[in-house]
Amino acid sequence: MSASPNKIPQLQVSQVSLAATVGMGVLLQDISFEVLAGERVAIVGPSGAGKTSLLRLLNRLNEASSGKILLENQDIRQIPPTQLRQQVTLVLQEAKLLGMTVQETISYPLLLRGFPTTQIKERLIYWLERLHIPEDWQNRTEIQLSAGQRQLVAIARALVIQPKILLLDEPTSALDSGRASYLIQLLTQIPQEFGTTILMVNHQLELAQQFSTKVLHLQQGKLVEFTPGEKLDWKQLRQTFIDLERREAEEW
Ligand SMILES: Nc1ncnc2c1ncn2[C@@H]1O[C@H](COP(=O)(O)OP(=O)(O)OP(=O)(O)O)[C@@H](O)[C@H]1O
Repeated sequence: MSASPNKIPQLQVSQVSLAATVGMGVLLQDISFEVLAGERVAIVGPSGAGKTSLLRLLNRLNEASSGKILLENQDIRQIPPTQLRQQVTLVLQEAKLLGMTVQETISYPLLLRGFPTTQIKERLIYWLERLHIPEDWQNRTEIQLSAGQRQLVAIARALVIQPKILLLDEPTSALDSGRASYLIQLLTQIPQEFGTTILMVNHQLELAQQFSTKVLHLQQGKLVEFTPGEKLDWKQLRQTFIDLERREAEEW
């Protein structure tokens, strides 16, 4: 999707910083970028770069120390967190099902919104199928699922309400390569089908490349670049990360 000069960005992040709450220092420093509706943004960077911290700011799990975040031109500090999180939904890496079965977990957000039972069932079946979640998982609880399976269920729980913006933290980290590749393929289609914008943190650069229309590259809390995926030198980026990891390993 290419940027149109007349289109107002759906998400505007302006000079946002986040101070550490434990110890000293800043986790994010002077970050600015804009995202259009329906874009697919891969957030990449070495461990500790601030990727998760950035996602947490976007749905107010943390508040920025300075700067401004606008959702459709409205400052997100003016939107009550529960209301914001229905529009900007975050799926954390360590997904929790809160003691519910898979079926209850995915249905719950729809129940809260007063959807009729038949529609809840329809949406449940639809997303189970789209995410290749077997029907026989429906009555399983958290401890009967692997980390990757829990993440898939948490993604279904987020998608069922069709949020404006879906924030995903390493959604493929606990999946085998077949499932990871299928999930990325699906996430690439969803913005076109539902208008959802997706921001996804991913360490696996080949998956980030396959997925993204834009790439947001963070290092040590700073924005290195925010650029269309096709303009990025992926080979160079891979090498940068390999070098950084090697240097870190030597320092340990
Ligand atoms: N509230 C906090 N106070 C102090 N330090 C924090 C706080 N939250 C996170 N950190 C530290 O800030 C750094 C950035 O964390 P963050 O989880 O955002 O990085 P990341 O890029 O997502 O890393 P990874 O790829 O390893 O998940 C890390 O070193 C983390 O330990």
